[in-house]
Amino acid sequence: MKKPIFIRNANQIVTLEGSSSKPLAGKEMDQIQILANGSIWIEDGVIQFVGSDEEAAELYINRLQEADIFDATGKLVTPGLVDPHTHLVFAGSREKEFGMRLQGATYMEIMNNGGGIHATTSATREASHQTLFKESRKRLDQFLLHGVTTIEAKSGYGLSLEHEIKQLEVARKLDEKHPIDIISTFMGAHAVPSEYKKNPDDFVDYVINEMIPEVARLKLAEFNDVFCERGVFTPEQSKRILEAGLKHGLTPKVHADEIEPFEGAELAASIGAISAEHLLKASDKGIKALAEKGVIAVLLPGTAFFLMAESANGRKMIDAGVPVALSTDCNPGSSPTVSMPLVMNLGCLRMGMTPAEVLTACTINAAHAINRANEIGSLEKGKKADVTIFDVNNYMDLQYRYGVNHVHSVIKNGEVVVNRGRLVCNNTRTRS
Ligand SMILES: N=CN[C@@H](CCC(=O)O)C(=O)O
Ligand SMILES: [Zn+2]
Repeated sequence: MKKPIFIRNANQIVTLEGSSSKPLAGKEMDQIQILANGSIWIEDGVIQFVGSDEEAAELYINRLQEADIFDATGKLVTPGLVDPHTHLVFAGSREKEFGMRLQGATYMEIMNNGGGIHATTSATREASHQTLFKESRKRLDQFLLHGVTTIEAKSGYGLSLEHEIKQLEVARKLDEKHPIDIISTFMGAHAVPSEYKKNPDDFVDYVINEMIPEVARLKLAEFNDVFCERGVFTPEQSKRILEAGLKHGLTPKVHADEIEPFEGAELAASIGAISAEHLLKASDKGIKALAEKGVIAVLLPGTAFFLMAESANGRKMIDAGVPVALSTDCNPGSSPTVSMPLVMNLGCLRMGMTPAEVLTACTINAAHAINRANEIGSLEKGKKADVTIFDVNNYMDLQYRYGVNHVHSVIKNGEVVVNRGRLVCNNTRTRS
């Protein structure tokens, strides 16, 4: 039995309560509930109470001795952060390409010349399960230190059945061994591998007829994502792949309108995707379609920053009624970061979002984007005890002191896994 944890007297608790059934959209994203001098009682991995410290002390008066008491005076408490778009499992790194981009080469030029996703695919194909596990586990530890308690992880650096399965199996093993929960997305349609360069439609058929059925049979993923972009997969090819996934129970997601407007948002809306991701170049028509269908826009301001591109217009999307979530897009090419706090800062500074909107986007809306809002993303009775404690006074301060990791502690599933900025997972499984 885990000891109860009693978080006491936080200066602010941002609860995000009451939004588990539907993502927050429009003005709702800015209207976050804030509890002053609040406390949380956690037991059996679950939140039992969120409210005033006086009420908590009265309610649990006979049990204070048995609890681990956490004094959160002067601190900010939020739901554990949720990152709904990562490419966690990969081998190698691409800092040389970073240097090339600094000299003026573009992301797509590098990819079309055999680098980019292709370079990471070669490295990932060559890597063993063990190497991929170890390299990805390091990143997971860093995510945890930045306050993240659940992430989505996409495959897409295997691009053959064997290697896509290898990536997804590694993600599954990491989910079992590491405190962070991992929700898997199949992304066999991340790029057309070089062996299919001359016949991309044959690769689409291979994804549809061989990869999707097998990934679904092995229950290795819940979602199916496609890089719908000029020079990668057309909207028609993307639609076929997403429809095939739906037949096998995989919920669609779309990498949409990242480099050029390509009707990716429109496709996401028409196919009933849970989310459209990137959207730097989404058209007004596409944004309207997302709002009408309630498709979540997963925006990645770290990617725009790192690619030296203009960010997606988060402000415009929220004003149009689109539910917005934020994510790192952690990957070796366009966003090698694990920092949701930095992504939040960029959401404010580069996408015109308010500090309250970015908190909504990194918690409950992010949980909706991976179909987990019934169990995580807000602090309320009955939800999983995933909590992040920041060493700042209030939620505005968190965005104001930008570029710094203010995470003090993290509680995952009712256990302290980060304390005073250090990993304290009591299993050695998270250490390399
Ligand atoms: N844009 C496509 N996929 C990834 C990047 C993958 C890579 O460059 O390795 C993204 O979401 O940014
Ligand atoms: Zn991505």
